[in-house]
Amino acid sequence: MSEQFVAAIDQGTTSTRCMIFNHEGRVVAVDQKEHEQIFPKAGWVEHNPVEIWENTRAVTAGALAKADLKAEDIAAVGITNQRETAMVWDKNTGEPVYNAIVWQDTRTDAICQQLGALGGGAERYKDKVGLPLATYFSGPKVRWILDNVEGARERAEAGDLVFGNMDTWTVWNMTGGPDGGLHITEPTNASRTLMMDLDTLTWDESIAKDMGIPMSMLPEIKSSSQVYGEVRPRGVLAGVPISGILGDQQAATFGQACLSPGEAKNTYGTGNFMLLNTGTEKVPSKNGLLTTVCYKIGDQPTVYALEGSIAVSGSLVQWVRDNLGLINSAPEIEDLAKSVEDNGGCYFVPAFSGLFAPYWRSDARGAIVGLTRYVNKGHIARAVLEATAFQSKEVLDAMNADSGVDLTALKVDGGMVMNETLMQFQADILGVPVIRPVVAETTALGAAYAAGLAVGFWATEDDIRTNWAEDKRWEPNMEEGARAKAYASWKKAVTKTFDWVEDEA
Ligand SMILES: Nc1ncnc2c1ncn2[C@@H]1O[C@H](COP(=O)(O)OP(=O)(O)O)[C@@H](O)[C@H]1O
Ligand SMILES: O=P(O)(O)OC[C@H](O)CO
Repeated sequence: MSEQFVAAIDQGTTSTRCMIFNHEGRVVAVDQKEHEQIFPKAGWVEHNPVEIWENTRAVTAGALAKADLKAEDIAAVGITNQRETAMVWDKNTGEPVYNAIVWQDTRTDAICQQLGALGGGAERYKDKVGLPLATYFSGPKVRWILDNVEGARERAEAGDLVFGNMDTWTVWNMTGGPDGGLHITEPTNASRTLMMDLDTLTWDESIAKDMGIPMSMLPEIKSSSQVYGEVRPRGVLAGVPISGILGDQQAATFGQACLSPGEAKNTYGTGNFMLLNTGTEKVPSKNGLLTTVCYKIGDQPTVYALEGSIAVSGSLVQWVRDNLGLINSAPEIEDLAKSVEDNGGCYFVPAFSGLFAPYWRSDARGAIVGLTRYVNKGHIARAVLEATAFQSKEVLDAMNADSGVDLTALKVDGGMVMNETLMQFQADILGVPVIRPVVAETTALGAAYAAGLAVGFWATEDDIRTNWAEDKRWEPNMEEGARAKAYASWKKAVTKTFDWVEDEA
């Protein structure tokens, strides 16, 4: 039999990719397409799900063509996706009733306040679901659609409308859409809705009722790695088993081989997401982190994680490019930052969607502080990169406090880790080495591993450990005094962003 490969579809915030991997976990081909970011109002962010599905088909065909492979050469396909982004569609026609509401969107602030006011405030569901009540998560977004799209609630109650995150939408379409498409998800995605019980991995009916979401809308929760079904006969990967689904940050954790308790990774993309594998133990957070599912492989015990989610990191670089025009492409920020010695006293807190971990402040908005006539665009560029590193330091400190794990090194991945200036500053400010693996596309790789394990393409998780290899390491090189001073200034800058929004409605 000729050599076999595994495909992964990575439906991300800014683009959709298909990647094909060989047995060593190396990339054989990739195809990628960006989709439109829709900003109808301040604080609102939407995607067109039909555009995303068209892109998914196009990049899957593109990657196959680039690798010169056919569906028969693909042993399995895995899906990974931007999490929390929520959509509702008609199961009879496949038509979305509204655009997908993206994880960064803050329009549900009033809904979150109202739910919290029923008792418990932001902690209302935390014991059961591991999350604070915040605009980030899917449940309130679905509620918003049912409350605001004419006729949606009636159609939902009649059983015609269904909910899904982008994993569910992708699999439903890949398996036939209105023609018998599977309406499924798995625990890493479901654990971001505010509606899944973390112990039982089932929907909590009382929370769904609180949110006003009919149970009939919710997808069936499977495991993260099992054969769910096959790609429909008309599909690009016709007949290929779909056998892995993981939210993108959990997929990156899996792809980074953080498979034992105490291992962590930080992904630098649109936002930043640090996950610490806590094993089969569910660690509650007292320091602003999320307790979430790391992965559930077949019928093996559930593995949990502590997560620090940062809403804005790479997207700040895009904002500097698109809204300020200081650079023409994201990588150019590095040369601009290197044109100066330091930040010149300037700090940039990108609270564009409020602040996520560890603050969870929806009333915060972005601020650049410490400005003097001395500050130039180089200092701003440096402050932009430093913002990502400082936010990651806050999350790592919270993780140490919650878990007692003192990380001796941090594995990193994502689009921003090509920026050496940022990586060096990250090591400096954390005081521990930062390590980038050979395959930095860990998100797609993690989904491929989940899919490949289910069909026996990879035998055990040890294959994943064996395939992981270090590419580059940055050692800390900053005096403790300088580190403490810079971090204290950052913390002070953060306080300047609080209490800005008084009424989002
Ligand atoms: N060299 C660079 N320096 C700083 N930021 C970068 C660099 N290259 C890419 N980025 C940022 O990284 C992000 C893209 O990373 P990626 O992992 O593809 O994101 P996502 O999966 O969230 O869509 C963009 O927000 C971009 O601004
Ligand atoms: O698509 P990414 O890589 O920006 O990741 C988005 C996260 O899943 C949001 O929680």
